[in-house]
Amino acid sequence: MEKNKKIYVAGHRGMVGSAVCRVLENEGYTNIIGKTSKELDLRDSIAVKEFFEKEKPDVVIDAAARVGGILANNDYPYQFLMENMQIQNNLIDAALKQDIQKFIFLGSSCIYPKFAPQPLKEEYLLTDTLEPTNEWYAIAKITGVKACQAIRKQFGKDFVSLMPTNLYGTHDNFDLQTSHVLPAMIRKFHEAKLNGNTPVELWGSGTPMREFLFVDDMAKSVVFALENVLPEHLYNVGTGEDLTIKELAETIQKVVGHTGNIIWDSSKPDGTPRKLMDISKMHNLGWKHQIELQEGIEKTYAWFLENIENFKQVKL
Ligand SMILES: NC(=O)C1=CN([C@@H]2O[C@H](COP(=O)(O)OP(=O)(O)OC[C@H]3O[C@@H](n4cnc5c(N)ncnc54)[C@H](OP(=O)(O)O)[C@@H]3O)[C@@H](O)[C@H]2O)C=CC1
Ligand SMILES: C[C@H]1O[C@H](OP(=O)(O)OP(=O)(O)OC[C@H]2O[C@@H](n3cnc4c(=O)[nH]c(N)nc43)[C@H](O)[C@@H]2O)[C@@H](O)[C@@H](O)C1=O
Repeated sequence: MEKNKKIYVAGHRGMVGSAVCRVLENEGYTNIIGKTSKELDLRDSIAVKEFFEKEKPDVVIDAAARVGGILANNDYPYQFLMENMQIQNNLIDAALKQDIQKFIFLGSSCIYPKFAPQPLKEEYLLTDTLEPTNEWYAIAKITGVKACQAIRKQFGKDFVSLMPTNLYGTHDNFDLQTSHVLPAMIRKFHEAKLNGNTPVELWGSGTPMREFLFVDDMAKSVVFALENVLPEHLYNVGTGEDLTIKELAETIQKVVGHTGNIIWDSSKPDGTPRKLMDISKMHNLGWKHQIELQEGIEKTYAWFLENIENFKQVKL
């Protein structure tokens, strides 16, 4: 990919979008564009069409979405279904009509069935029912994957979908109602430590297993997909290793230095019991993560401390 190609990163201020911009800049790309949701509401099909006609990007990276943890997904099903479909439909359709050759769509590991065999292979898509806490978001993401696959099949364009495992890192969302588990734990343990090591309340049973990928590694997989023509339409992206939520809590507790108790609130949902990604397809092509969980948590906690006055808190 020539370094002066115009690359539109949708969601360029988000956790993933901002990391993608940083990696692109480090790699020498000179023509990266982005708009905030206030400047361009991607749910507005006319505004998106006009933006594409004016800007004529060469490449689109879709890192814009309504994103949240287990509770936000469960409590706001309409927003997670409808906003995500609107955003991705408008981007994908405008990209097709503007004859854009390369489009990278980001989905999520929750597209796979709740009780699929582990590790999750790409071909398990649509083989069984979804996890109820996030089926709305998952269905939206599945329609995005299928739209990109349909464009490849019908028009022969390089529209590809990457399915990230649970992500975390700098610029994460630290709102305790809407965030994912890892940033929530960092904030909860930190605040409890400052309050004299008071007990920390976590959700569910602690037994579900999750796989975590640091956002810089995710961004590098996006740039890898940009710079290579991937032969298939769908690729899992992760580390290939998971741990229980209880083990995650103990790891974060040590990094933060909290010495109080942990209480498990069983009124909150566990979600899917396990969703470990099979990442052999990406490995065979040459991409592999570089940052292990311990290092990634330390980097994220350091970033949280540096940004303690104004870290992001997404409200719904
Ligand atoms: N975080 C995770 O654990 C995972 C994320 N993913 C996927 O990765 C992608 C990026 O997620 P992540 O970076 O974590 O999410 P963030 O919430 O950090 O960023 C999402 C971005 O989307 C933009 N956006 C949301 N709604 C609109 C809208 N109506 N119009 C324009 N822009 C909008 C926001 O822009 P603005 O800031 O300007 O409002 C925001 O910057 C998403 O597709 C997500 O589904 C997949 C698996 C796991
Ligand atoms: C990326 C993925 O993220 C979402 O799925 P999820 O993995 O279930 O999300 P999560 O990170 O919020 O929780 C992981 C586990 O952790 C437990 N847990 C404990 N204590 C806290 C806690 O304090 N906050 C949160 N959020 N979870 C907690 C929680 O009960 C659950 O068992 C999808 O909706 C969807 O958006 C998606 O694709």
